[in-house]
Amino acid sequence: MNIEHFLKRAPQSMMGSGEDSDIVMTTRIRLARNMANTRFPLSSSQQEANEVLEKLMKAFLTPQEQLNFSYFRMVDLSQLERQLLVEKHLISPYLAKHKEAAAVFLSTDESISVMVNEEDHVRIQVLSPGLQLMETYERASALDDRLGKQVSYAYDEQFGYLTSCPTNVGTGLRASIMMHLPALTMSKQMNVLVQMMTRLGMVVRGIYGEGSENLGNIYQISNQVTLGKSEREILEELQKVVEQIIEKERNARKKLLERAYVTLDDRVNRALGTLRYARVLTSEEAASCLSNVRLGVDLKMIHGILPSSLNECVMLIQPGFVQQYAGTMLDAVDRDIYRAKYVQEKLGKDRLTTGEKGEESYDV
Ligand SMILES: Nc1ncnc2c1ncn2[C@@H]1O[C@H](COP(=O)(O)OP(=O)(O)OP(=O)(O)O)[C@@H](O)[C@H]1O
Repeated sequence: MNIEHFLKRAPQSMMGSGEDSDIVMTTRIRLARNMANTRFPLSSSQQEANEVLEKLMKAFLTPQEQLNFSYFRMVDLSQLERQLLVEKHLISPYLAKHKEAAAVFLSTDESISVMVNEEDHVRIQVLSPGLQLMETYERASALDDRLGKQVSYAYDEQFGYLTSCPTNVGTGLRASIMMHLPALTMSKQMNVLVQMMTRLGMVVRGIYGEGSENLGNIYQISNQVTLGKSEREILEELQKVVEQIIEKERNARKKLLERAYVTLDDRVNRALGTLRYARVLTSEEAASCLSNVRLGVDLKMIHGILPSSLNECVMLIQPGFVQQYAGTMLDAVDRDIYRAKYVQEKLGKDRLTTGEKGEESYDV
């Protein structure tokens, strides 16, 4: 597959599925691995990094894997192409910036990315829609086993897998759930929740991972601890925590409906009006309005918009996608203008309806 295949649409994993898909957007499993007897990327020379890449290509591009995976070196991609891959969550912002000998293997269905020479030599990532921790881990683990038969990993009997950052040593596993938590945010419960998560050994990050901001009330909850616990324990603990957060978000939504209906309705409809009629939209404003409209859809205050279209828009409002839509590189002001046009087109502004007697949902 050429790179265009991976750049044209939002990934399936963002389309939501399963019973809690109004709150849980995606599951991500990431395994960090390094080659034995080789300096790790943060301290390796250019030549060493190239050797790692060559070894992995040999190991990875077996006739069997070649059928399912495409391979791209960062250095061969334009800045916009790399940015689009980040916006689709197919590579990390870190990989996109570290071009030399950095590469990615992408499965045709976009659910698996194997990043090479990121912070570690190998980072296996599997994405699934909704809350599917165990299933997603099993897919990542199966690929890890296949790769582990071809290359020798840096592994210590006492510590487990060795990684660049001590926080990943042991299992090398980060399991992460992307969640939409508008009611907890509106009712100012997020700070307490983040503190609670930290005490439980979890991390709360923004939509684009480490160092990114909370955009559109979307948060990623993941495990902090990778050492001294089995993979199963890590996944079970995260599952429990996520189930509790789902319950808290549902309670907060219920309270907003019961105690602040008019304020909520006002917020939802203002957001809808902005998405419909604004001529200029920053990514922050677009994300915030999409979040409010999504809440309105989930609480059946607005009809006629598919949640999957809103999920798709969360990605399409990003600078890379807006420029791809415009067909040219744009400055910040023009991006805001094209973003407003793009969102209106995507959501089919003339067919949006509000109120209890809404129309059937349609696919935009
Ligand atoms: N549940 C998720 N769904 C979709 N994408 C995700 C999810 N969790 C993380 N990502 C994406 O993965 C990328 C890396 O995120 P993050 O920095 O949190 O992860 P990491 O690989 O565990 O990094 P590190 O170990 O360096 O902290 C980001 O682009 C982020 O958006």
